[in-house]
Amino acid sequence: MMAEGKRRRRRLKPVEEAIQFSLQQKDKNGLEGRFISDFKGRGVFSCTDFDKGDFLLEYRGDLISKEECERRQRIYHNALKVFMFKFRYNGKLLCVDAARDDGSLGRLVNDDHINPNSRMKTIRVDGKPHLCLFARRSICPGEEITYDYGDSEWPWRCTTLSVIDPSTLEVNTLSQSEDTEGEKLTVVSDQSVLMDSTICTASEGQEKVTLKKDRLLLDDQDCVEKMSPVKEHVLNEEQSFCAPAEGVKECAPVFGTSPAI
Ligand SMILES: C[S@@+](CC[C@H](N)C(=O)[O-])C[C@H]1O[C@@H](n2cnc3c(N)ncnc32)[C@H](O)[C@@H]1O
Repeated sequence: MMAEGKRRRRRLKPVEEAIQFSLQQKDKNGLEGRFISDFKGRGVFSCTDFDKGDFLLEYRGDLISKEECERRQRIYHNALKVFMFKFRYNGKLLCVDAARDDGSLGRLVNDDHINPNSRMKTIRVDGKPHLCLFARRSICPGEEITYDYGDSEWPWRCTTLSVIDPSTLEVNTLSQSEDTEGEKLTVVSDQSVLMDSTICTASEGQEKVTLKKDRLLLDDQDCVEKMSPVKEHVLNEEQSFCAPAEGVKECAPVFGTSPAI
């Protein structure tokens, strides 16, 4: 008779779990979508503890070619275009179109380029790439799940650093870690109210953030190598709108158009 211990189910590795959920087209328990504000829309929050490296969610949608992506972009309203996640895979530009609200959570995860708690990576399932989020660090219940959408002048980033509408103060702190929150609030409370996203001047704060981000990316590289045993990562070569640094084996959206926010 098989020993009791041997019968216990082995805990899946994060990548194995990602593959399983991708095949089942299901979201994992322990995460929920919530409305945050009119400005930020909805977001995804943790209702449990996650460890660094854990699989969190798949960014589910239609996997389409560059050509099909361009065709859809021509007919989509701007509000839908923000759900088109373009990425490089094996030298090809592909897109996961999550414009259709299928109730999945991956499409609701918001951006945080300063202290994101997850990162997007591609895993290959049945020969096809799937975009999956993995925890960059441990995550506590109540934390918003975020990842870095990549380098770009996203309007909300300007808002965080130099363009402040007092009503967004609460919003802007939602995706920031405790250690940076105080600093940000001090910076923003001194700013005048400007909601033109094109006014995004380099401030002292922004320089600091850039340096910090570079360090994070280096850290990421080490970490990605360690926790990614499979060889199916993407290298985002395209930097058209939003892509991570070259060589980092993670995946950020290349949202082709300025998001309609
Ligand atoms: C892929 S959707 C994420 C889900 C979205 N919040 C929603 O409710 O549908 C991307 C859009 O979310 C919003 N968004 C993402 N990150 C944000 C942030 N840090 N601050 C404000 N808005 C954000 C922007 O409107 C962006 O175009």
